[in-house]
Amino acid sequence: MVRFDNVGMRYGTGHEVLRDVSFELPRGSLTYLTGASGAGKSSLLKLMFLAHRPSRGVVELFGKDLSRLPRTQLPELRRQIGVVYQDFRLIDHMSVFDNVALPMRVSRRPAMEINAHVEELLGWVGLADKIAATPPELSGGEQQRVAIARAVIARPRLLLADEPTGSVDPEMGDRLMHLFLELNRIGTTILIATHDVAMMERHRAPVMRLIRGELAVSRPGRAA
Ligand SMILES: Nc1ncnc2c1ncn2[C@@H]1O[C@H](COP(=O)(O)OP(=O)(O)OP(=O)(O)O)[C@@H](O)[C@H]1O
Repeated sequence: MVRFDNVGMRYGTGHEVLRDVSFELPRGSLTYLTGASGAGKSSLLKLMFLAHRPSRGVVELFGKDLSRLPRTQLPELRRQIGVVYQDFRLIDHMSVFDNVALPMRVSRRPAMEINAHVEELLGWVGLADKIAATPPELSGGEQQRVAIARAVIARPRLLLADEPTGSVDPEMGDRLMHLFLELNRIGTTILIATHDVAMMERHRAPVMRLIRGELAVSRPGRAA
């Protein structure tokens, strides 16, 4: 599903922030990515959602080597990836409903299906009463939940989540994890970048650890 082979990455002419990174995420797996602040977690996610190119090595997504992929095929590939950004990246002038509906509208799903799905999901993440609000009217934790709903609504093949429980209390964190586990159960491959040790203990899964841009040996675990 995802394969990195000796990947390096740098910003501009700076030093490499990722070095010799090799790993595979099997189809249908759930994996944590952890490491100290600045270790390179967000940078690694950027390579996976095609926001940045590696300076060396091979990145394969869905069995395709990204360096050989024509640019015209990138949008199609991106549509299969759900992303929860660390800074949410919601569209401020659009309502919560419209933000979450966006991926389904891009895939031209019928309006009735969109309405039903968006309402159900916003209920699940505890935002039924905020459906008409705009992001600037929400707290950080509420914005985070909108970002998660938007990332999962179209059932992506691959979900990349950067600190998805960073702004919510443990109870809501568990609820969001159950959402991820449910999505994982129906086939989505998931990578969650997090510092949340308690969360990783409560919901066990394999852990990849970055130390100053290099991947340490992973600790086996089991999704629960
Ligand atoms: N746009 C950028 N331009 C230049 N350097 C960057 C840029 N973004 C990140 N970096 C550098 O790359 C390194 C890795 O940063 P990254 O954001 O990937 O770490 P992280 O593990 O996600 O950290 P955090 O847990 O704080 O989010 C850091 O040294 C950072 O300063």
